[in-house]
Amino acid sequence: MTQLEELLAGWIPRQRWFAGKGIPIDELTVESQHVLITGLPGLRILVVAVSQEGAADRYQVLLGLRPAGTLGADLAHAEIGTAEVDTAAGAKPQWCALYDAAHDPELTAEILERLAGSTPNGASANAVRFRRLPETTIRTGLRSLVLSGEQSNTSLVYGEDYVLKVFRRLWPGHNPDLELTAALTGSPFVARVHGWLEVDLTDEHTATPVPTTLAMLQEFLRSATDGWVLAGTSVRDLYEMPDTAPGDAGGDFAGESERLGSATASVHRELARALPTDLLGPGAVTELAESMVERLHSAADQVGELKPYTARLRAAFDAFAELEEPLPVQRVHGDYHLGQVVRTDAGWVLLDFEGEPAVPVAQRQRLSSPLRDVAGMLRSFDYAARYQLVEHPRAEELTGTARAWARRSRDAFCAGYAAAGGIDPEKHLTVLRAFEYDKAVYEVLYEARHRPSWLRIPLDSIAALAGGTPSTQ
Ligand SMILES: Nc1ncnc2c1ncn2[C@@H]1O[C@H](COP(=O)(O)OP(=O)(O)O)[C@@H](O)[C@H]1O
Ligand SMILES: O=P(O)(O)O[C@H]1O[C@H](CO)[C@@H](O[C@H]2O[C@H](CO)[C@@H](O)[C@H](O)[C@H]2O)[C@H](O)[C@H]1O
Repeated sequence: MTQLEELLAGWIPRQRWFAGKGIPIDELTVESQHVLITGLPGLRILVVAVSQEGAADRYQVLLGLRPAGTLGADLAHAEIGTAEVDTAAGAKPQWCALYDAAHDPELTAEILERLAGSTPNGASANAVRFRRLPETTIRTGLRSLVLSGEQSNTSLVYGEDYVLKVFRRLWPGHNPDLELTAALTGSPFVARVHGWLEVDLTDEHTATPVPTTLAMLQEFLRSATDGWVLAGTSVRDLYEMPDTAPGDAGGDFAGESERLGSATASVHRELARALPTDLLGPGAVTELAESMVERLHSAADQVGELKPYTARLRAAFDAFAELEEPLPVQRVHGDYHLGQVVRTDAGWVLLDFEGEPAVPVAQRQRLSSPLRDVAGMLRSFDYAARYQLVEHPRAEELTGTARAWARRSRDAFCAGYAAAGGIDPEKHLTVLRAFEYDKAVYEVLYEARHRPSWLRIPLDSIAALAGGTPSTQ
């Protein structure tokens, strides 16, 4: 490994977005390095291949370079290390402080400049192509700030105008977030896309170069409040007055849930209009159910606490496999939860159409049932009701209240979804349950990897859903 690779091997495992935490890194290689700013301070985009347990994953690093010893206190937290680097062609290698350039507005300004200057066909900088949608103009000279929060990617807000979402884990192909958000252009329920960056990555199966999305520039929604925060406030208020029914509490969430259900149905309708749809016959449904069973077994192998529930969960997947009527499928959000929706002055807006970040892109691009998204949001109501009970001194006493809040949000969401023309989720319970269980299994793995102290949230839900401890459903 080079000096840079050694440093990255120590730094990457500590990043929130790194999916392979806790597993030793066998090898790390800088697969490609694209210089956006030469000299110092310098900016490069690195595609880094990380091998663990025999499989390699690719990650994107925005690398900032400054002369060693000159990194300001404001960038100290972003430091990767110090190494000797070739900073410009023909120049002598120089000792440089290397850091995550996402945190350096002086460098990130270059990305906005290049996007603004790009033609719709995309100017290229050292193999990175900058694309701007033909009908948009992009303001430049705005300082960026990294959005804080538990993210799978890194989002930079430029001024009050744009969000640049930097995709960290890369798979050959266009990111579904870009594909779907661009297909929904003009919809009041998504934030408008202005442009993106792409590079060719070699697909290991076909050995061909495939244009791959590195980052997406979107309108910043100034008046946005996170759905997770709004729901959490409603739950917190209710837990302060446990003898009150959720409908009688000041912060009742049912109205918002209903409007969210309605916005979700509209987006599903628009996606079905803009992109392919299909009907899955019995064979394909069985295959889908089998993939759920496979995910269950793989999760149970990794997280032993799931094992007692596998038989019950499996029964739900088997019931789904026996579905008699064809299953309508289309492009869907794929990782739908309260953290993916924001409430603006104009209503709910859906974000992050990336799908489950741990799943290969080709799989995420498959058509699926819109009930999968409905199930995702219903799981999220369950999370919102439960997470404040983790370590709550009155957790047991509040279980009934949590159940009532989740039930009320669930009913309102489904009613809003059906009233806006979506299929009535409550009339397709076999399908809905299978997707809810499958999501909960995914969450067990997700929490075990990223937030072990929250592992009991999906596990408790599974216990409840599968007939164990009291249910919030
Ligand atoms: N266009 C936007 N306008 C306002 N806030 C946004 C926008 N895009 C993202 N956010 C905020 O950033 C958070 C994370 O964004 P998201 O796209 O879900 O990233 P990730 O895939 O990394 O989780 C969202 O929950 C939201 O609060
Ligand atoms: O938003 P991301 O695309 O990064 O999605 C991943 O992280 C989510 C957590 O941030 C995770 O969602 C789970 O936790 C949420 C509360 O934090 C909850 O509302 C969701 O229902 C639950 O699934 C998501 O699964 C993961 O893919």
